[in-house]
Amino acid sequence: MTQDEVLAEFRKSGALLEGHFKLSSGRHSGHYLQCARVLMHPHRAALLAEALAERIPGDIVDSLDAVVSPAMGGIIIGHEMGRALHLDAMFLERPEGKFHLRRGFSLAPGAKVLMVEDVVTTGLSSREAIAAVGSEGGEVLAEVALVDRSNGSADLGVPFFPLIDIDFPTYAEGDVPEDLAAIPITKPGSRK
Ligand SMILES: O=P(O)(O)OC[C@H]1O[C@H](OP(=O)(O)OP(=O)(O)O)[C@H](O)[C@@H]1O
Ligand SMILES: O=C(O)c1cc(=O)[nH]c(=O)[nH]1
Ligand SMILES: [Mg+2]
Repeated sequence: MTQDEVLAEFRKSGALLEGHFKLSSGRHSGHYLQCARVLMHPHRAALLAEALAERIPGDIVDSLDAVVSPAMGGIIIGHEMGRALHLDAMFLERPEGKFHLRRGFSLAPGAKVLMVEDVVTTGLSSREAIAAVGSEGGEVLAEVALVDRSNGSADLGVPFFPLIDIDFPTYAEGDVPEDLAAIPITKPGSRK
């Protein structure tokens, strides 16, 4: 899929939101990609995962033992990546604030993992999730995401293969433009 074809899927599904959003990192933005709206169609979720799988170099794919994704946003696309790559898909949760595996999920010592995210903005959540896989005994070989909002600047410490890049500005708390600050704020994600 081309960047335009993927963006068309986001537009068609009403996933490209405008308003005033507080992002997971605490930064503000006038734009939000609500990936859950794109992924609510199982057929579309599967197509996007297949397109993502094609981005991953073959030597990495051949080495993978499992797919892991950070809840909530990563769960559906992670599951579809598991289907596309014929691998088990697990997810990390952070009910107490720190990502870890629950629900009986575990990684064999040294298991080679593909990290799957919906969106990367600052890369903070990805880095936390990658560290959590290390604590669980695995090793992340690479990450994929539907969207890279970092302008290519997020350093995840592993090779990163996003499906599309989108350059929507984000602002630090004290640096929000007046017209954006005037719009009531919402925080769509689940980080506390
Ligand atoms: O690169 P970052 O600056 O960390 O931002 C991206 C993260 O933010 C969102 O998750 P969020 O923490 O909002 O929770 P959610 O997955 O439950 O929606 C998104 O799903 C990524 O995990
Ligand atoms: O940075 C985020 O929290 C974020 C941005 C975005 O566009 N979509 C999303 O789900 N999370
Ligand atoms: Mg998330």
